[in-house]
Amino acid sequence: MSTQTIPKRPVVVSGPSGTGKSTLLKRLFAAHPDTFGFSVSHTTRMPRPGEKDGINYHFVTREHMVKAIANHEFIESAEFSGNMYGTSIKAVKDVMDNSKICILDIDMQGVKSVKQTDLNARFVFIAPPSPEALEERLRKRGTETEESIQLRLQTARDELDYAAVTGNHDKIIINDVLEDAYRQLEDYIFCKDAASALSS
Ligand SMILES: Nc1ncnc2c1ncn2[C@@H]1O[C@H](COP(=O)(O)OP(=O)(O)OP(=O)(O)O)[C@@H](O)[C@H]1O
Repeated sequence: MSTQTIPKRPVVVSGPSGTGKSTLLKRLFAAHPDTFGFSVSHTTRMPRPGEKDGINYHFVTREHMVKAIANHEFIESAEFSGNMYGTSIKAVKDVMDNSKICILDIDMQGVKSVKQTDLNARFVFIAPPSPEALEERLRKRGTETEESIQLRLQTARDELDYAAVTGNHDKIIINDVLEDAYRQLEDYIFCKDAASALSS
C-alpha cells in the first residue's frame, strides 16, 4: 500500500438486492481488517443477555427514537417485528472520529438521505451485468420466496433508473466477474482510479 492518505469519507455502497454487495464487502473487510468501521445502529428493542449499549446497539426508547427521526438525526430507520431500528448520522461520524472508513450498505432511500447530510460521503453503485443475471443470483441464493424475488426485481428497476442519472453516484461497478468487480471496488476506495481521484 502506498503512503497516500486514504480519505476517511464514508463510502455508501448501494445496488439492487442480489447484486453482490455483501459478497464484495465481506471480501473487502477480510482483506483490510483495520481500515473499516461499522456504525452502531439504534434500536428500541431490549438488549439480549451479553449485549452492550453503544457496542451492539444504542438501546433507546421509542419516544427518543421518534423524536430523533423527526429531528432529522437519522439516515434510515425501519420497523421490524414491533421494534424500531436505524442508523444515525452521529453513529457514522463516530466511526470517522475513530479514524476508520465507515461503509454504509444501504438502499436508494438511504442514499438520498445521506446526500441531505453533511457526511460528505462517496457513493458506489454495484450493478448486475443484466436483469436476468440478477434474477438468477437471487434464485440461486435460495433465501427468498417467489413474492420476495418479484418485489426485489421490481425495486431493482427503480434503483437502476436512479443509478443511470449522471451524478447520483461517484462510481458504478458492474459485478459480472467477481474478481474484476472486487478490484474496481478496492481501487476506488483506496483512490487508485481516476474517478476517486476526482471525487476525493
Ligand atoms: N460476480 C458474481 N457472479 C456470480 N454470482 C455472484 C457474484 N457476486 C455475488 N454473487 C452471488 O449472488 C448472490 C447475491 O449476492 P449477495 O448476497 O452478496 O447480494 P447483496 O447485494 O448483498 O444482496 P442483499 O441486498 O439482498 O443483501 C449470492 O449467492 C452470491 O454468492
